[in-house]
Amino acid sequence: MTSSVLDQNVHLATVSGQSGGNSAAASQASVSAGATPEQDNLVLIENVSKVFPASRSRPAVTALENINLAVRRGSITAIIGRSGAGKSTLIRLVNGLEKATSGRVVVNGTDVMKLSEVDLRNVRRSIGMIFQHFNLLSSRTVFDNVALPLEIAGLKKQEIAQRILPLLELVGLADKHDRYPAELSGGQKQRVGIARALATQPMLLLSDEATSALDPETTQSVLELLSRINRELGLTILLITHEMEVVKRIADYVAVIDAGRIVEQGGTFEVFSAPKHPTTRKLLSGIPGMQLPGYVQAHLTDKPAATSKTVMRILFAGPHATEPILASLATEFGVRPNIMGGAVDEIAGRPFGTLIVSFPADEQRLTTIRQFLADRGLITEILGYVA
Ligand SMILES: Nc1ncnc2c1ncn2[C@@H]1O[C@H](COP(=O)(O)OP(=O)(O)OP(=O)(O)O)[C@@H](O)[C@H]1O
Repeated sequence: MTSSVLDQNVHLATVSGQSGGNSAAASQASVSAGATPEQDNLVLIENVSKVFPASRSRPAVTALENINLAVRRGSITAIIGRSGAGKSTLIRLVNGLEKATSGRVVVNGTDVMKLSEVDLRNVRRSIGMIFQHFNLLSSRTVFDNVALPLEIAGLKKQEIAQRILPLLELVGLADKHDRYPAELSGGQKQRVGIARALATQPMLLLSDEATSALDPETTQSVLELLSRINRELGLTILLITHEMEVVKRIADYVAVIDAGRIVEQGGTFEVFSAPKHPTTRKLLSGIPGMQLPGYVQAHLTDKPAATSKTVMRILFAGPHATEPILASLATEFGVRPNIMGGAVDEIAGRPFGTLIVSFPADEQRLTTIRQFLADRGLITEILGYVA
């Protein structure tokens, strides 16, 4: 980053409340034609594997296998996966806390695996991190917690104060500067964590389950803050989480990791609106409209019988979300579908709806109907058959 985060923070404070638009779009716009992958992406993980060697008490563990992941500059990118999938190991490779067994981990054009301990420390200083349990020092005030990384970096008292006051303004804690962590709510503690992570003016913010310990309302306000920091400071954020709501609300891109491998990745909207891999589907089963209602599930079969009805999920995305599609099916095909479930939602800021319908149709007719819907930009999926 050429201008300092502090300068940008001051700017942020003055323009507070102004919307900056879609960060992914901004990131795309800033990517020049013909740019190298290193210029486009702040983090590049190429063919990375990580094996924890065997010890006397346990065999070797392959935590990551042939991972390829690019984190676009200015984006919010999320890594999701079940417990033990390898998320923490992956994020620890980025700040050099773990070394890959093979492959390349490039941060801002530098292969961190090739750095000396001293150079690695400098790279780490350019990466902020926030944690699930905040990791604040209980004996230090809010101000002194945020000041800690700057004290370690050897800044003078006055410089530290000049940097921290706008940061506390930014996270909405200026009036709490002399409070101790025990006097703060969970959300306020995480705001201190965010201010501390930003103190060294990082180019990348790593977030390790930062909202997992917070209630939904507080989660929402912390996510809004992260989103604003991303949008208005242009700070790239790489987060790991098991909370799909978090990804849905703020991530531009998502990678799904399962047993040490990335099984699906892409734009959040694309992956969440039409998940392909069984692991992604399972992770997303709590998202409205993704799961079949219990009464449908109980009667669903894989193969059609003579009188059975086809159960189909229709995904409505973007401009097609508001089309009167059921009326079209009736007029075009004489089909009057039963509605068995559905939901309207927003993913990465874009409207998205699902409708589960059933209707009688032979294979040929079904193909025609699906083509009709596909021509209108709708994605269909046959879930099974009911009597
Ligand atoms: N230092 C280590 N030594 C040996 N095995 C390890 C070590 N760290 C992680 N592992 C193993 O690597 C695999 C991936 O662990 P990791 O912590 O990255 O998963 P995770 O997706 O972050 O899980 P969680 O969501 O539960 O934190 C697991 O099988 C874990 O037991």
